[in-house]
Amino acid sequence: MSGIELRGVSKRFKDVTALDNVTLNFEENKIYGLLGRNGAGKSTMLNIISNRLFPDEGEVLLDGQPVRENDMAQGQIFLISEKTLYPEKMKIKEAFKWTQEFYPDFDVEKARSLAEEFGLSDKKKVDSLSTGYETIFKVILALCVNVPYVFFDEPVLGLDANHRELFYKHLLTKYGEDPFTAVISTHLIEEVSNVIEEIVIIKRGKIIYNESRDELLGKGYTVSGNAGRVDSYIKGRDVIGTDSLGGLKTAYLLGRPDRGSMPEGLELTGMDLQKLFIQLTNE
Ligand SMILES: Nc1ncnc2c1ncn2[C@@H]1O[C@H](COP(=O)(O)OP(=O)(O)OP(=O)(O)O)[C@@H](O)[C@H]1O
Repeated sequence: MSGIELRGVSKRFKDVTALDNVTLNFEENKIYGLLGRNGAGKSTMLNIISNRLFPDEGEVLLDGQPVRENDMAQGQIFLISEKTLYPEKMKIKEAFKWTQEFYPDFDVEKARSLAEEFGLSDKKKVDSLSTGYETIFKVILALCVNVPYVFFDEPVLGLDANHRELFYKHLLTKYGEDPFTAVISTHLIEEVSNVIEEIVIIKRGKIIYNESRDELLGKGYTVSGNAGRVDSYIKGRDVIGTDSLGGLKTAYLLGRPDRGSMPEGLELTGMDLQKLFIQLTNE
């Protein structure tokens, strides 16, 4: 199978099962959202794919070859994560050149130009950066590394709204020019909703959904209007939540809307990804 494939991957930390027999394929040239609540197992998965952790069971393959201790495969994969792996006193501009040593297709020119656009001085030392600028530094690396599989673990951590927009814009531009596989693990679900095509939801170490955004969004819907009419429509249906304001009510439902029995005057809309995610991952 082409792409990155996890086969029966499990990882335990003492009494915590961080990943529980995960089988999953990240296909070529797609943008994935990897979504899960705190502690669901996202970082563990990304660290296993990028050889920073080894699974207790199962394996990860790239185009059918195991990635474990496989430098060729690891050269095709880049992970941005919380840990900065650069020598502490290294300046940003040196770090760009250093990255090129390990990833020959790393675009130093583009990295410099992005640094300028994000307002990151390349004379600064890597260990002197604020939380937001440390993220910006890592995001720039990921946008310039030019490998087929880039994993973004919390790519917008600490970024202000302007910088987040700038990141999404550059990600989509790069993807449009030269497609690659991007896997974005984030808690800012509504923000990435328009960026991602495929969604993987992980809950307590297990994959509970793995489908296109549109398929997933098709699982829920919203009905709003006069409270009494909404109440009569939702009776007996799979209601996951309601909001009320004066005489108006909005109900969030799972399943397919039954247009035939929809009372006059009610408005039917899709459910946003965040509302759906909250419901699908509630305990
Ligand atoms: N080195 C470790 N030692 C012990 N337990 C760990 C270790 N790394 C992860 N865990 C545990 O494994 C589980 C999964 O953690 P992981 O960091 O993969 O979750 P996550 O989905 O990335 O969470 P978050 O969104 O909070 O970053 C958690 O219960 C966590 O406490």
